Amino acid sequence: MPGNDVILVVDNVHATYNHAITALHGVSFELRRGEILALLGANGAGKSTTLKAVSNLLPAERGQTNSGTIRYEGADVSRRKPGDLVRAGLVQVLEGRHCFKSLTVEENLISGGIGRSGRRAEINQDLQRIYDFFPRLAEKRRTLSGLTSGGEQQMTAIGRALMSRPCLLVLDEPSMGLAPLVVQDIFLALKKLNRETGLSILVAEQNSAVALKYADHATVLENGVSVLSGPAAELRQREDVRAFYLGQQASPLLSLLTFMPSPNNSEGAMK
Ligand SMILES: Nc1ncnc2c1ncn2[C@@H]1O[C@H](COP(=O)(O)OP(=O)(O)OP(=O)(O)O)[C@@H](O)[C@H]1O
Repeated sequence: MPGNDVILVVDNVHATYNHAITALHGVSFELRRGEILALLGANGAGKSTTLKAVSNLLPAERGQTNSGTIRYEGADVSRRKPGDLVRAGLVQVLEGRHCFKSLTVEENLISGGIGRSGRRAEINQDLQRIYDFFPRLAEKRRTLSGLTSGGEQQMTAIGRALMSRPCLLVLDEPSMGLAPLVVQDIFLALKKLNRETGLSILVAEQNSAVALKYADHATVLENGVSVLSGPAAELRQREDVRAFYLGQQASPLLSLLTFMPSPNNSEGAMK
């Protein structure tokens, strides 16, 4: 049995859609409390499916976990409704930065706190905390979300999730379609949140360079199977990871260029 320091256990999970399409066939990893774990892999590797299984959202997409177990705080997630998991502190930001475009940034944030009980003073306190982590949202608090940038919408989606006061924040591809500097801002804020509040974070990313820079541990998925897990710092150094997931050949010359900034990508290393 994993100890109390493990908040999430994913053990040999197999999943299908429509009882026909196999999306996962053997995904395992553990997330320790207070850590950031990055789930890496190419398009279609099974990252989103894994995250949806964690939040028990697969049935909503005619999907299902066929075998294996996922335990959040020791409890089997398949026995709990997604809303109950949110109330228990497991909150997911789905891919695609979903915001209510016709509401202001602040109204979007407040909507994230609706499910929980809380007095106005508490809500204001939580809003202030979110503005401290994402100062750009404070500047745009009265702007309609539909008129804010992609990065600000992603920050709003994360901020709205934070209004539920999560213990485990699950993020699906927060970097998608955003400029490298904005991606940096978002990951820096996530790291700060993690360090200062102890929030555990599970983040699926195709942008392996950024994810490995900020995560404590990482798991690599290939065709629905977890093929590699370890400390992010160690994975960053592995030639095979550098070659296949950081977009570099395993040549000594290119290895030297790993984290040098380039004009198109402030990380230097492309995904
Ligand atoms: N709603 C769905 N119905 C049927 N098949 C699906 C559905 N969602 C995903 N799949 C399939 O499951 C497999 C895993 O997809 P998934 O979206 O989990 O991968 P991913 O690693 O998140 O990729 P991406 O980065 O492109 O989102 C793929 O073969 C995909 O086509």
